Amino acid sequence: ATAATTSTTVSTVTPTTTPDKQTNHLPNIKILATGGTIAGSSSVNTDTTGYKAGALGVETLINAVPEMKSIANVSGEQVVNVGSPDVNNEILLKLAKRTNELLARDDVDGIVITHGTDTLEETAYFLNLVVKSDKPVVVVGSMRPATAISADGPFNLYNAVKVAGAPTSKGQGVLVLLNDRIGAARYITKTNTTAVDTFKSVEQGYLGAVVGDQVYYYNKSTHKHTTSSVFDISNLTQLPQVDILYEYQNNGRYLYDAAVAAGAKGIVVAGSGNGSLSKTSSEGAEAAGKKGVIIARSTRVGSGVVSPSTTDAASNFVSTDSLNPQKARILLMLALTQTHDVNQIQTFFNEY
Ligand SMILES: NC(=O)C[C@H](N)C(=O)O
Repeated sequence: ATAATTSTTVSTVTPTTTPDKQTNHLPNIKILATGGTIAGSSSVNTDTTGYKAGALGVETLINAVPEMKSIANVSGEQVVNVGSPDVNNEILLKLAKRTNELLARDDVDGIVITHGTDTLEETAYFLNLVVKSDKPVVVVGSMRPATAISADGPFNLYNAVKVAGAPTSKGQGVLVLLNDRIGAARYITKTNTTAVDTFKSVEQGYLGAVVGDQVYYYNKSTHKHTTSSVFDISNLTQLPQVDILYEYQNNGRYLYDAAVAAGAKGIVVAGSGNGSLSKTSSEGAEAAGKKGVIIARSTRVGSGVVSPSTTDAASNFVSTDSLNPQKARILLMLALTQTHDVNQIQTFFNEY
């Protein structure tokens, strides 16, 4: 929804009532709403591109799916209400802190986060690295606004609540639920601009699926996450600046110089092929590396591993394994909150 208007205001979290103490055997699930197309609205029910993202509040989303009451005690909080291109570091920190606060409570069994799909994988991966609990956290979005014929949001939300309440979802890391599939935040990515089946996990596969009334798991993430992650944002008020630069023919080094001048502590390169940089990019990247900036070689290809090179560390370069550039940026920001040592950061990229 490129034409969609969004607001970037970071609103205050409005505390809502605690879910009823376990008077029934249903799980207590908290829905944290952030906006996106799942909260999108248009006056035309065939409009799937020009609608306003982040238009509806969390109570409207919950009230649209009363069926959730039979599978969970659901309550909601509006964290922000924006299109996901406007989710920034401030919102990430606020959302992660609130998620950790809620998960520490005995009366919360799981969290569902409603989110725009454009940058959903970045938020999900960030949470995957900083949530300090093995209780389920499920990030959900939709491709059609709530007002559209065959809107996909309500069923996605219902399924997300079901997954968040399933005992088998514990310890799986942060999950992404759209289109009946359960993806791992580490592996899932948006692959199509508008199609409903846009979230794919091409190389690593989905973790599971929701079919009928059942939640099925088939795989586990092999990467560190949540309770096995060393990253801790509880005392952070900001994250280090990490920018992404894209490789293309005839590029110049001035973008590297500009990023360093603007304060970048890390640069992720969406390299060509297996993380390649042109000679001119390499000059810019190596000059940045000499100033202590970490250069993370990812790829613009969309899938596959960027393999390590023996010359990386000497230039302050790391390779990003199978993390795409936008997820590599998330990990590099968190890595830089702990260390500037290139070898330690490479180890993070191997493990997370
Ligand atoms: N399908 C969506 O949610 C797209 C929307 N532009 C967003 O990311 O907020």
